[in-house]
Amino acid sequence: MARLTRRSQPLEALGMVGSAAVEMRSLTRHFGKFTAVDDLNLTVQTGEIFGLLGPNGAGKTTVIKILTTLLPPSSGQISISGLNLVRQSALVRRVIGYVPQALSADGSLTGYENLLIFAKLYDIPREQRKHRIADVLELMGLQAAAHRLVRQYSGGMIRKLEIAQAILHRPRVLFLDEPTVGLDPLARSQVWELVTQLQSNYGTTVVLTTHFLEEANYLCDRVLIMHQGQAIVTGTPSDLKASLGKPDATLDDVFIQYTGDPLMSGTNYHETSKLRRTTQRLG
Ligand SMILES: Nc1ncnc2c1ncn2[C@@H]1O[C@H](COP(=O)(O)OP(=O)(O)OP(=O)(O)O)[C@@H](O)[C@H]1O
Repeated sequence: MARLTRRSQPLEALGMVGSAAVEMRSLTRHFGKFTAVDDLNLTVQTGEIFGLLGPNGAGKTTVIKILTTLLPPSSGQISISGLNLVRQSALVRRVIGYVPQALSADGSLTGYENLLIFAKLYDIPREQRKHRIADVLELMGLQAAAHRLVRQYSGGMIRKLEIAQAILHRPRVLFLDEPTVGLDPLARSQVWELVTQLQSNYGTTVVLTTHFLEEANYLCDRVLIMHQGQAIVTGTPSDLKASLGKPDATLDDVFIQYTGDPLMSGTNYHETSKLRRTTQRLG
């Protein structure tokens, strides 16, 4: 009888049915003496769109890098879809998708060629590749541009291609790091629409980082407000606003109330140049 190897195990067999998409207990990450993430506790339920909200430097990217197995935690217990992040990292990588802030598509290749590389990386069987690629191209509305070089794409098209790459293997949990930084308002709302579709049509859990209040408000079922590496408060955007007890409260008011700072303060030289680089890259 053929032995079922980890590789050949169907995706549905991985993890535990009914477990939370993300479970973290006392997650801490130090860089030398500096604590970037400090004793974070969080549960993201399956099917949620969950936002890590905070200013630059709050620790959001560090959390995402840990959850996507790119950076080891200093301490804490974390599971993704019931899989232990540290002990079962190879399996975790099979059930997640990740769109980083940095460019993950090759401009010198066509959209189709980029997707083919990801299909091979994800071990999608050869006979299924064409069909899977056609599916994600259609979902992202990129069919007509599939055979054009990515360097000719607009910023919004590149971001859609990057999301297409990240969902090719039908991940259960999709991590998006600042998905709309550098995009114009039209491209931004298209990305929001796609993320909502992934949730409603495929039940995908989405964990995203953002420092745009409008994005958190529009997209997220729940948010965690982070400040200086710490979890400040978790809730639905409307509950958090209602908790202030004043009509017309905004998420910015919530942020000020809980942290003492406005969300958009603290933009320094490093952050400004990073934002400009992203904007330039995405056209
Ligand atoms: N490899 C590293 N070495 C040292 N310090 C780091 C490293 N990575 C991140 N940090 C620091 O940890 C803190 C949190 O950074 P992180 O990138 O997680 O913040 P963020 O909330 O995602 O902000 P941004 O949107 O700018 O990425 C920052 O002060 C950052 O300088």
